[in-house]
Amino acid sequence: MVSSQAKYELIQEVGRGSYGVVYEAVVQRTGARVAVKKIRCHSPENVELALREFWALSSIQSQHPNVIHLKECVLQRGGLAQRMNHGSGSSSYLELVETSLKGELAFNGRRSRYLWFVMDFCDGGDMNAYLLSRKPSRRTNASFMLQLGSALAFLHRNRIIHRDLKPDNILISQGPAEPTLKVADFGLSKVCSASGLDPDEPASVERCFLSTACGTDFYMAPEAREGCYTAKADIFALGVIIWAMVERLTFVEAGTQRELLGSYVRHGEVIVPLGEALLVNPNMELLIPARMKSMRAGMKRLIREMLAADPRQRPDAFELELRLVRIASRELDWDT
Ligand SMILES: Nc1ncnc2c1ncn2[C@@H]1O[C@H](COP(=O)(O)OP(=O)(O)OP(=O)(O)O)[C@@H](O)[C@H]1O
Repeated sequence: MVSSQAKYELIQEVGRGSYGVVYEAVVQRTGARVAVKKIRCHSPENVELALREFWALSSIQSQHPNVIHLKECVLQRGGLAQRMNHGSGSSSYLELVETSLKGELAFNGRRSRYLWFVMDFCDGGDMNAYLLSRKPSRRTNASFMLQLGSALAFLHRNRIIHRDLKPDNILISQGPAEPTLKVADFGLSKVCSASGLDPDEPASVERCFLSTACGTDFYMAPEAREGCYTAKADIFALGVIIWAMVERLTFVEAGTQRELLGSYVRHGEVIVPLGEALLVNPNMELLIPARMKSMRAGMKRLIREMLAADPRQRPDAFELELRLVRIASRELDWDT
């Protein structure tokens, strides 16, 4: 048992999501800054989202500069804190797994339990806040394209489908040079298994078919809305993000009234998410560029392919990474 209170000092709350609170904290021993996400395990939904995030982040054997790094996960029960390991046989871990599988609490819900995720701290806010508070910059866009391409190839190589890529879930660490972007929030992610023991198990994320419709409206691929999709749904979401970033396309989110980066189609006064419009009309020709006078042919072609209605026509993450490197290098050359 360890005491999380002694190890980390919470400095301030930096944000709240639908199932957790995130704090800026300091590691007492080293003074390093970290982010700590505290999730209350009082409902099966919270436990399921927390375990998904834990499984995805702890299934990654190596670190990637553009993927949020989970330093440790601690389960707190009353005054006791216990470090959690993936696949642990501890009774409290197994109770959480049982809760997630059965959809009902497998422990006494009146005694509060919390999961604490200790991660990299990102001091630059999310991609929306970062980009929309600055003048458009080809250099930053090119750098973000490179980092996004690299992060997605890394995740798919590790058989993780994120399923909720959007600018809100891409955090920024401001450094002395170009900012570093980190893909975060793995609460909806799926780790596709491939033990090698079962020949029917998918070895690549391209062959891992999923049916739970999840994601966020404006970034959701047409096939994900119908509930039969693969990792290509992440490629579509990244297409929506990259197109919006390059052209500064935004919309105002109903409810919160926040301005968000995202591409869409316009039907008169109404804006329609791309995935929804493509589901109705798969042959719809996207108007790229939408705002700029011109766009490089390679960029235009890539965005169009990433947003193809048929997922088979989208590049996979490995081809995408290579093409983004080519496009971004040209942009960076142009800028110097
Ligand atoms: N590692 C981090 N460093 C700095 N801020 C973070 C970090 N992780 C999350 N945040 C901030 O904390 C807030 C809550 O994040 P969290 O991941 O819990 O939920 P969310 O993505 O906002 O919402 P939801 O889970 O409902 O989609 C967000 O505003 C996010 O920008």
